[in-house]
Amino acid sequence: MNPRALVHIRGVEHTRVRIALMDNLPLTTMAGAAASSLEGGGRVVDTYKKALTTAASVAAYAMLVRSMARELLPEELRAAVRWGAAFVRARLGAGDKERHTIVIRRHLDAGYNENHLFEAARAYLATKIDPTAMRRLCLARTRYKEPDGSSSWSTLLCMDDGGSTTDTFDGVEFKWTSIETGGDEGKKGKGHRAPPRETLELSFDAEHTEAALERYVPFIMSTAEQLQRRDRALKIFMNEGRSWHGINHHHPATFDTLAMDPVLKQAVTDDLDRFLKRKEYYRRIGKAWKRGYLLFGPPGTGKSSLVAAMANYLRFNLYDLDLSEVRLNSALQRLLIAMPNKSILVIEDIDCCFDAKSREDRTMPVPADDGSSSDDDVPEDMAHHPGPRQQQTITLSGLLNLIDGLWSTSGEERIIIFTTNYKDRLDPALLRPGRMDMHIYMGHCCWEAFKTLAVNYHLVDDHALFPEIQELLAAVEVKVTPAEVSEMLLRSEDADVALRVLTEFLQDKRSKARKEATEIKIGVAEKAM
Ligand SMILES: Nc1ncnc2c1ncn2[C@@H]1O[C@H](COP(=O)(O)OP(=O)(O)OP(=O)(O)O)[C@@H](O)[C@H]1O
Repeated sequence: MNPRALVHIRGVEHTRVRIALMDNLPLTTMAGAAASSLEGGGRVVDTYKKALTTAASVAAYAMLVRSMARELLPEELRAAVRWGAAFVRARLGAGDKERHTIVIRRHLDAGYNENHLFEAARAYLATKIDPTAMRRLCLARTRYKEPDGSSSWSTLLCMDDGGSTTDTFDGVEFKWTSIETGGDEGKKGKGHRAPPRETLELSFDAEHTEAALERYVPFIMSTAEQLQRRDRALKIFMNEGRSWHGINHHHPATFDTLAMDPVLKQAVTDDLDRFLKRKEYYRRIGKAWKRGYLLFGPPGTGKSSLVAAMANYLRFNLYDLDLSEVRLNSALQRLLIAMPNKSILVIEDIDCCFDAKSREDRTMPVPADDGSSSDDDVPEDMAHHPGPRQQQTITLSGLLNLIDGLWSTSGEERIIIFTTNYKDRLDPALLRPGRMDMHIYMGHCCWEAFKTLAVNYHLVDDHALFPEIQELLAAVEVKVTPAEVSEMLLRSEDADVALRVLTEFLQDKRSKARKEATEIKIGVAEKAM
């Protein structure tokens, strides 16, 4: 066939021509080669045959080895070999990619100013290091400075010079290496040894630079902060004059030990969790990142215990504000400004802070002048006020406005808790929607709350007396606080004895309540006659 004759025929044939031409080409080439040298062509064929034979034998050997391995090697060993091969492939492949490295030095300059990112990275890596997989490790004791100037210590496992570890974040692999350089004699004078320069190197594929800087590094900072909060001793601060004085706070209450309705307990912890996550949300809606809780209920139902449980849960310090100690709005302002982020302001028995008379005009009674204030206390923006007498009052709305106003501009992530035994006595300004975000009723001891206390005090979650106790707690006449139940359970270390004491106490309460009710009925009937 003359190929040229077909080139100009319609589309389909045109395609066929191209295929035909392409098929034709090697044949022509081979034919040409054969014609030019028959001898040379024979050698090519021989080599070709040999190569084919060798390839066939290699393939046969490979299949043989593979089937023998399958028969003889255990699955674990074969998996390890597969993993090793994948690892080598990944390493070889990674070598093709451009890598970037972030160097985090321990000291920012020759003045040995600490680089906080170094400390944060070291604290973070301490949670990632597998001590069983590393031959050499360092143990370090680090001191954290608290916002109030005090310090707390923590012990960390760190990588030694040259040590490395990998961490996967958002599906990206980050490699950390610890490097020490220098530490030469004589740098800081005769006989002194300059400390080595410590650095942590973070390397990753160049394509993940944005993920490293925008997400991974901030994540490390926030995780390190959480770890620091977890390890530090909590404090409770009380106001004295115009400043706060703190002591360690070791209240053992946690949400696990708190006796309250489980649904309500869950709602509170969910609310706290949501609050912590909502930094961006508060910023977007233009509100101060704070949350207010009003705890109310009879004495001994666990309001203070709930405050302590919240502090332990969030790892926030408590600032217990005694309003009777504060003379002026400006002093209150200073106290509020001095509170750091991530802290809880508590004002207990808020109903008592504003007495009956002052509730009418909504002002705090003024304590005797102790000389702790001065004219400096009068803020400039209040200079137009008629006189110092007006200054010397703290109003509830003033307090609330200060909290709202100041906390919008000075700091974030703060909780405010008011407690009261008498919600009905509270100023409506406090109960208005939007003031306190969550109202939590701490009530009398219910069956679920009792079960928590039984586990707390005697590690019992079932007992022969439980059905009777459940029935007694459900009786409308029996109003018992968790504090009373706790006291009964503490009467003996023997669970049987303690539960018997509690049962008798509840029976006694019920009969007294029934007797009182009967007496009232008789009294009413006698009056009616
Ligand atoms: N809900 C509870 N869960 C666990 N323990 C509780 C609870 N309520 C009270 N208790 C026990 O009773 C003690 C007193 O309780 P707490 O001070 O928390 O009550 P309160 O409601 O704050 O009382 P008040 O109104 O008198 O300040 C606590 O130390 C604790 O041992």
